[in-house]
Amino acid sequence: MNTLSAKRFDMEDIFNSLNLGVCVVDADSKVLLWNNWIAKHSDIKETDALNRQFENVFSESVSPAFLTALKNTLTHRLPVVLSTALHRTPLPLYNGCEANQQQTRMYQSITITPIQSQLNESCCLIQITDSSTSIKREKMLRSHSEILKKEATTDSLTDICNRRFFDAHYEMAVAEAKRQKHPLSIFMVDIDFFKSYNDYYGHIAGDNAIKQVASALKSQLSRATDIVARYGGEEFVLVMPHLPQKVAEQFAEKLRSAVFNLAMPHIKSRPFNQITISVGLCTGIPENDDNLLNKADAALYQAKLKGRNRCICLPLCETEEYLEQ
Ligand SMILES: Nc1nc2c(ncn2[C@@H]2O[C@H](COP(=O)(O)OP(=O)(O)OP(=O)(O)O)[C@@H](O)[C@H]2O)c(=O)[nH]1
Repeated sequence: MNTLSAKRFDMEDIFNSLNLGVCVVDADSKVLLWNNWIAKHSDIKETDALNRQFENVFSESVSPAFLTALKNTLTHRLPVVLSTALHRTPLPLYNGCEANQQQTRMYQSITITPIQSQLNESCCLIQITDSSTSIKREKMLRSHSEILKKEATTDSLTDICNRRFFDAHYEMAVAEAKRQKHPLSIFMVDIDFFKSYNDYYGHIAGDNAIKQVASALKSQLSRATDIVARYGGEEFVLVMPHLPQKVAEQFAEKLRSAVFNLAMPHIKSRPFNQITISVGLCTGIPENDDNLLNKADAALYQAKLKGRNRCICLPLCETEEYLEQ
């Protein structure tokens, strides 16, 4: 440092005005320097800290990781930076030590550096900064990004997965089923005569019906690998790996009856006078160019043609003639 400039300032004043904790300990870890910042955040005056062993200054215990780092620096003369991810609050320092403020333990970033005194003693400089704000900001950013991620993959009306999520998930599920040679079942679900429902009951009631159907479908799922997504307006799709064909067919029927059992009036839907769904299912072990989604959609079309409120299953290995029946 330029001596002339240094002489213009009272170094002790600067030391005590720093917005970080500064402490120097000797080779026996006895405190030689203790600035105002640490005094303020530990509520321990300089006079009560000086000449005492660092770990005995505090009424609460100091983290073992800190003490090991200090010992290592004193012994091996190597600087240490304590990881803030692993050691968030090594020292009992608090924000809000002032009267009427609620005390919260401060998140700290700590570096320990070997230094030499003018009397040639081996000492350690401990520097502490308050990382509470950056950790809080990091937590906030993480939770914002989780909210954004959820919003980007969730359908806002029904709170089930959206089309974007389905598209990505479907690709992965098919690739996985091909690789592992296990069956994959795709269920396409469509609410019957929904245009007339909207026309008769109104769009808000229509939205509510879509929500209830989505929730009935979702309530049938129990495995983490199964998903239900809103595919389009009143159309849904379910992706379920590992189901034998018979079980997949029974599950399609379970979906149909779950919605039927809601018993939601729909006087324009004949002959049941209530909301029903049609289900198209395609199941099998996909190979090469097999397109389960197209076949599930073709099965749904057949279910509509055959009178609605029913499930049609097209196994993946069926021939094209079967589709045209
Ligand atoms: N309320 C509401 N209606 C929607 C929404 N998305 C799509 N729809 C309506 O759903 C109806 C779908 O009608 P169609 O595709 O003609 O089919 P449908 O009347 O259900 O007849 P089938 O499928 O053959 O039984 C249309 O009237 C759309 O406006 C939505 O988010 N909310």
